[in-house]
This record gives sequence, structure tokens and C-alpha cells, in this order.
Amino acid sequence: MYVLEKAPAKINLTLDVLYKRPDQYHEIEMIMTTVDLADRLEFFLLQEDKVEIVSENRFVPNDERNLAYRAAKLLKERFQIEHGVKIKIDKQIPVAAGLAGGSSDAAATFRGLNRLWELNLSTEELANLGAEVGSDVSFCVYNSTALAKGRGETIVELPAPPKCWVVLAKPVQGVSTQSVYQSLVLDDIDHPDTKGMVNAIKQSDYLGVCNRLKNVLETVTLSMNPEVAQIKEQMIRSGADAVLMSGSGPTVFGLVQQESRADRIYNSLRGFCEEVYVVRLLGSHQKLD
Ligand SMILES: C[C@](O)(CO)[C@H](O)COP(=O)(O)OP(=O)(O)OC[C@H]1O[C@@H](n2ccc(N)nc2=O)[C@H](O)[C@@H]1O
Ligand SMILES: Nc1ncnc2c1ncn2[C@@H]1O[C@H](COP(=O)(O)OP(=O)(O)OP(=O)(O)O)[C@@H](O)[C@H]1O
Repeated sequence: MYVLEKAPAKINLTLDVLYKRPDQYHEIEMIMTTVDLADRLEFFLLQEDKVEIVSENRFVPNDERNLAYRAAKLLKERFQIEHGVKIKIDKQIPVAAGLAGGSSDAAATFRGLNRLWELNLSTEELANLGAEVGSDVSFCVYNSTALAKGRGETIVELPAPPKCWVVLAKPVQGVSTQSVYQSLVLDDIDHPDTKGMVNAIKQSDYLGVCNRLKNVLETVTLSMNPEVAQIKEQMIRSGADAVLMSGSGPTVFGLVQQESRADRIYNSLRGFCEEVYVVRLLGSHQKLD
């Protein structure tokens, strides 16, 4: 038996940090959505009792460091599954980019194995299990647009934002999510208008969304990686309606409504940035193509 799942990348339209919790995580409030840049995961039923990860991408670990492996192990142990699985990961999302690639692979594994092993778990149950693997995994299980609270695992689904094109550009040097959170100065935060962003999304107000893009981790990553600022400036110069860093970075995204403008930004970045993508904003569950 065989099952296929797509694992789309996410971007943050807002990211606010409220306070540091006793468990060392930060209490956050953020609005995330999905874009049409996705890994493809294939799940093959094995009679042997093992989880095997196969990927041609040398940055994708094939052991317990892989979040898809951890998701599969968690389901196997929790539901005492005697079968095994071989998971083939066709990696399209840049690694360590702030696009939740690993988390989305874990989420796709929860959805895929729910079908392959016929577990009949609800999306909510899968999202709760996802929180045990990583803070972004619950959102990725829903695979839509949502306001995430807590350490990221409390999900309130939202409608899809207005349709637009998204240009993604990833600086060469990655950043560690943990070190970005650790370097944030909490009493010096200019908070995003999260409620205003929720309303703009509900009203399908494209300019309202553009005007409220804000991520409080951006200044931290900017200070570690000057390429982030250079890419932001270049995107604005070449016609993006709004630009922001996603998650803890370092990937920057720009929003535009016309495809021709997205192409112009893409061409203007290709000279000094190796990883640039023009994709559509998805924002709601998508069928496999
Ligand atoms: C930056 C974001 O990607 C935005 O969506 C997430 O907040 C991070 O999500 P993630 O990579 O799934 O995070 P985890 O793997 O759970 O945590 C990585 C590290 O980030 C820090 N972390 C993460 C989430 C959070 N709410 N507060 C934190 O301080 C912790 O130091 C943690 O050790
Ligand atoms: N399935 C996976 N795909 C890619 N990287 C993975 C995977 N599982 C674990 N990793 C490890 O996780 C690290 C972070 O990769 P990932 O692409 O998930 O980062 P990210 O996009 O910054 O995540 P987030 O936005 O959730 O913070 C990588 O260095 C890699 O070693």
C-alpha cells in the first residue's frame, strides 16, 4: 500500500512575542498561511517493524533528527502499530529557512500515516500529537491559514487571505530558531496589530494585509544577517507591495498582485541571491495535483 501527501511551506503574516514562559518557550501570537512551494512525501507500508527515511537532499537527516521520523515513531508507539513505513521525502522547501519545512514534513507524516495505518484520527487529534514534535507542527497539520497562540500549538483557523503572488528569497546563511528567540529583548517590542490583520483577512482586504505585515523576530535576525535587509530593500525597490521575514528567518517574502511584477522582483534578485521562488499564496487546504 502507498499514500502521497504534499507538505506546503508556511509564511508568517504576523509574529508577536508576549512574554517568556517558565518552560523557557515564548508565549506568542502569530498569523500564518501556506504557499505553493511544497515537499512531496510518499509513504510505503512495510511488514517489518521500522521507520525508514529516504531523501536525496543531503541536508535532510534520515534518523531521529528528522521531524517526519519523530512523527512516525510517535504514532507507532502511541497506537502500538506493528507495521513499519518507508517515507520518501522529495525536498522542495529550502532547509532551515523559516518556512517550517521540517514541521510541514512531520505534519504530512501525521496525515499520511493516519490514512496508511487506518487510524481514523481527527485533524484536531493529529494537531495535538503534532505539538509533541514541534511548535509549528500543529499549524502545519491544518495546512490552511490560522492564528496560532501559546507556543504556537493553539490554532484558530481563519479564511484564506486575498489571492496574491509571493516572492521568496533565502539568504545563504541560515539562523538557529533557538538563538533568535534567545536574543530577543522583550521590553523593547513594537507589537503587530494582530486583530487588525485578522479583520483584514476576514474582509479580504489586500492592502490592509500588506499594511499590517510585522514580525518581532525580524530585527533580531537582521542584526545577525545583513543579507536579510539587503533582500528586503531590493524587493521594495523592484515593486513589492509589502515585504517581511518569515518566522525566525532568514527567508524574506514580498507580496504582489500581478504576476509580471512578481517576475520583475524575481529577476532583480537572481543576481545576488541563489534561492528565489515565485509562488502563489494558498491559504486553504489544497488537493494533490
Ligand atoms: C519561529 C517559528 O517558526 C514561527 O512559526 C516558531 O515559533 C518556531 O517553531 P519550531 O521551529 O517548530 O520550534 P520548536 O522546534 O518547538 O522550538 C525551537 C526552539 O525555539 C524556541 N521557541 C520556539 C517556540 C516558542 N514559542 N518559543 C520559543 O522560545 C525554543 O528555544 C525552542 O527550543
Ligand atoms: N524533514 C526535514 N526536512 C528538513 N530539515 C529537517 C527535517 N527534519 C529535521 N530537519 C532538521 O531541522 C533543521 C531545521 O530545518 P527546517 O527546514 O525545518 O527549518 P525552518 O524552516 O527554519 O523551521 P521553522 O520555520 O519551523 O523554525 C534542519 O537543519 C534539519 O537538520
